[in-house]
Amino acid sequence: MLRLLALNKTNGKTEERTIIKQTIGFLGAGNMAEAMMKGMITSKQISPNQIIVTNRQNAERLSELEERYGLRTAKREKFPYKPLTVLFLAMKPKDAENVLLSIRPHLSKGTVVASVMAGISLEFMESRLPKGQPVVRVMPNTSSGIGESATAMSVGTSVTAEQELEIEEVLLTMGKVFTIKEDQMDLFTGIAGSGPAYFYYMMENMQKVGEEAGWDDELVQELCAQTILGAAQMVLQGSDSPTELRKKVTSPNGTTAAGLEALHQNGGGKAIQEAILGAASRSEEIQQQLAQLLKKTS
Ligand SMILES: NC(=O)C1=CN([C@@H]2O[C@H](COP(=O)(O)OP(=O)(O)OC[C@H]3O[C@@H](n4cnc5c(N)ncnc54)[C@H](O)[C@@H]3O)[C@@H](O)[C@H]2O)C=CC1
Ligand SMILES: O=C(O)[C@@H]1CCC=N1
Repeated sequence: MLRLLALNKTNGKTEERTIIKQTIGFLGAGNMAEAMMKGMITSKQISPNQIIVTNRQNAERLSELEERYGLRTAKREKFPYKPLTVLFLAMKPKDAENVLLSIRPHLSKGTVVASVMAGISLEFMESRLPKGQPVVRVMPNTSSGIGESATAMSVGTSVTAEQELEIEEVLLTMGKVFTIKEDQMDLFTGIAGSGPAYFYYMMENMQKVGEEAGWDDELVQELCAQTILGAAQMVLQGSDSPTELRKKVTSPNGTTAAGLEALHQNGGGKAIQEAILGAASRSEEIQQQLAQLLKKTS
């Protein structure tokens, strides 16, 4: 594996940092691609000139990304596939078929094709790419941009152990990485890929109550964010489970008990479970639609 160890000075301390020597391409320059590229660059383990990105046709968007992060961009038809270690596919699932077929003639075996598209299976990717092309399925979330993603990866049949490590290394620059079985990907998407949106929705609703009471919007926003951050850190840094932690907040006949009772009465727990299952089943549905296509074309 190509990597160098470098010593960097941060806050007066010397720390060891791995410099990753991959060349990374992105087809798709939307929200998810930007979060990933930002996370990689901010980690300082990948330099902007190791990343090249293109999109369908929006040149203005590419200039914006170039200016913001100093990375490289190319027109779609001039995109350089050959030197890439990994090519991320970050377009919408509906564009998967066309994109996979269009990149097919340009790929070399050394490039791992890594899709972040919800519901696009390894089997589908392998069926549309040259035989033996290494493919990986990745499910990040938008917290990649600040190095706090919970990212899943599942590897296809032609990925070598070294390539798997290389991809993991790249993904680790954006947060935590979980190697999972592909059949766990739909549920993972429902929990962690879509997950940030549930917490934003919760915060929007917490803010609504504050606003209605005439509180300053920014203050309520900060309060909500700090409360969610604190609760998450309690789970990550301690040994108590969420259930134990909840019980420690809840005094008998106190305020939390009243709040939780209202949450329960209004279907709060069920609503959260349904949100996850709804997202997971949409991921499964996308996959099944493409499985039909696979049957027709094989
Ligand atoms: N937004 C999110 O939180 C997450 C998104 N994803 C997945 O990431 C993918 C992208 O999502 P977003 O970034 O939110 O969408 P987006 O709509 O913001 O970006 C899509 C990008 O794909 C580009 N594109 C479309 N066709 C193309 C082609 N033929 N060649 C090159 N580029 C092409 C568009 O120009 C655009 O830049 C989706 O498949 C989604 O399932 C996965 C995890 C989280
Ligand atoms: O909403 C979506 O379909 C994508 C996949 C996971 C998060 N966003």
